[in-house]
Amino acid sequence: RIRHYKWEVKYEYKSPDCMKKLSITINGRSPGPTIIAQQGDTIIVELTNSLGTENLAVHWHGIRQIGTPWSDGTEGITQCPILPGDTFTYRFVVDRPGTYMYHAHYGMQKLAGLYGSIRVSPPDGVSEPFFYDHDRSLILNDWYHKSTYEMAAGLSSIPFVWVGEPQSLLIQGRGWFNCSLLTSPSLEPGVCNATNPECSPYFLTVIPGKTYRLRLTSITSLSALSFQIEGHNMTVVETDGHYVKPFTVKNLFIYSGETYSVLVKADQDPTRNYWMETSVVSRKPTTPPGLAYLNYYPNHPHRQPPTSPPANPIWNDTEPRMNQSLAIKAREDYIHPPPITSDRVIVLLNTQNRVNGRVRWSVNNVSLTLPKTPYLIALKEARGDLHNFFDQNPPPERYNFAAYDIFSNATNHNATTSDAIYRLKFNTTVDIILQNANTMTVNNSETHPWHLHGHDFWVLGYGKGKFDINTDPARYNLVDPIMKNTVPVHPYGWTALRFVADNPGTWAFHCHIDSHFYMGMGVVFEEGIEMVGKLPSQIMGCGITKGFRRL
Ligand SMILES: O=C1O[C@H]([C@@H](O)CO)C(O)=C1O
Repeated sequence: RIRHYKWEVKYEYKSPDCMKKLSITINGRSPGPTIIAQQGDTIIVELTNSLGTENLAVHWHGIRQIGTPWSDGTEGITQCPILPGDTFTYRFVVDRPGTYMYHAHYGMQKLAGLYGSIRVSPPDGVSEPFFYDHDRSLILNDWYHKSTYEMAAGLSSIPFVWVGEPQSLLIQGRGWFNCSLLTSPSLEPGVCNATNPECSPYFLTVIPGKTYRLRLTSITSLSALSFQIEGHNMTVVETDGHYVKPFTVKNLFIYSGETYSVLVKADQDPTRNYWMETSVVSRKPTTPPGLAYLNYYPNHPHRQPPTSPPANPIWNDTEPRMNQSLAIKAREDYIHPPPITSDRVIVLLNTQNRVNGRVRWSVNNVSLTLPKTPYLIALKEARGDLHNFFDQNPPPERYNFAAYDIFSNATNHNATTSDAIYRLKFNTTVDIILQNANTMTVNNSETHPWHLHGHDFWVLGYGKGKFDINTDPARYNLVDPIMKNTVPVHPYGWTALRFVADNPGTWAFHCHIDSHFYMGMGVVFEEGIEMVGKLPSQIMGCGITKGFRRL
């Protein structure tokens, strides 16, 4: 089946947390429409850029784009940006059931509100391995009052201006900012209006006794989150399109770019409503928790629960977060065993550095910049010397690993920027070890959710401290590892992944925190470029392909 959408993307004033802000909407909405499809369907999105003066690209996060690498929507990697006034058609197949998302992938645009859910059901006659009565999607997000431009400009300024913590957390596009905190007399009246219906709490109505599949997606720009529903347990059954060996939690930790399906039974006192709550973990929060109502039918959906919102996990306690990561395994009967050995091991040391006076994030001491001509186009279309398009020296497979002290603040001031990429031999098995370290601040290491485009990977293991290449691989889970597309790297810890380079194209692999990717925290892989079909001319128009699009 073909599912055809026509979306117009533009700026509009919205008040998702009671504070009026220019937001990016799709057909007037943020979050945008949910794509509901069935395995094997073709999705066609005709996307018109009505932003006026701003470029655009949209990524379909978790969809592998097999055979359609040009529809991945990563500006600078798989396409030129969509210019204001232009219409770009994304066309791809959703080839697996599960919970996915879409969001802008141009500069730091995602944090202005261009995001939404994708929900893919199994083919007719195939059932999910768990039971539920109703299926609902909930997107968790953090929200800033500053503009994307102000934030991006600060990050690339000398002196550096950090984006800071978000002003509020949104549940399905709604949050609540305390307007009385605004003291500026210059604000026009009504800019912050606590009674605006746009920021009345989101409610999810449930029928007593029924079981709900909640598809939780985090699309935050910065925050790692905990999510809970007062008085209710949640059984985790799916993540990033893969069935999980069920386990039950009170709080679910969820990182930007991840999705989880949890089963929740409406089995509590039905005469009242309950809090749904999300809070910041991993960074010292100044952002109040985001709140919504679990509304037991037939109570009034706006009736506030009679209790106070429940307490949240302690923000800097990494132990329960590491334990949740370790608990996620593939469900019996749905295990895809990984290859037992790999052909190549790339150890990626993540550090914060200063490069030419600017604060950057580096991977093996190299901070990613994107070329003028997107890699996919350069590799397919460049006649002559590729050196003219991007750095041909391969980025390092390891950086000073034996000697590097991950616990002391980063002193490697000789970091560089580069647009070089890792070229992978087609169909080989690649291991990636993501190693976290101290930032440039003493006694500080952050959580980084890393997202791989074009593939799912097996999560082989997590560890604390420095990865030991002699002993840690022996502890890898090769029996029932989960497959995912986004995975956290915990503070001062490491995460080991394995994937098969079997999808011809060029694929980003990066920290899903907007400002960190903007500051260079990512790498790019290429495999099987010679097998990529003829590129659609609509992805062109920049770099060497200036003017191509009109031909
Ligand atoms: O990239 C970052 O910069 C700041 C801080 O390290 C320097 O101000 C921060 O918290 C980040 O995550």
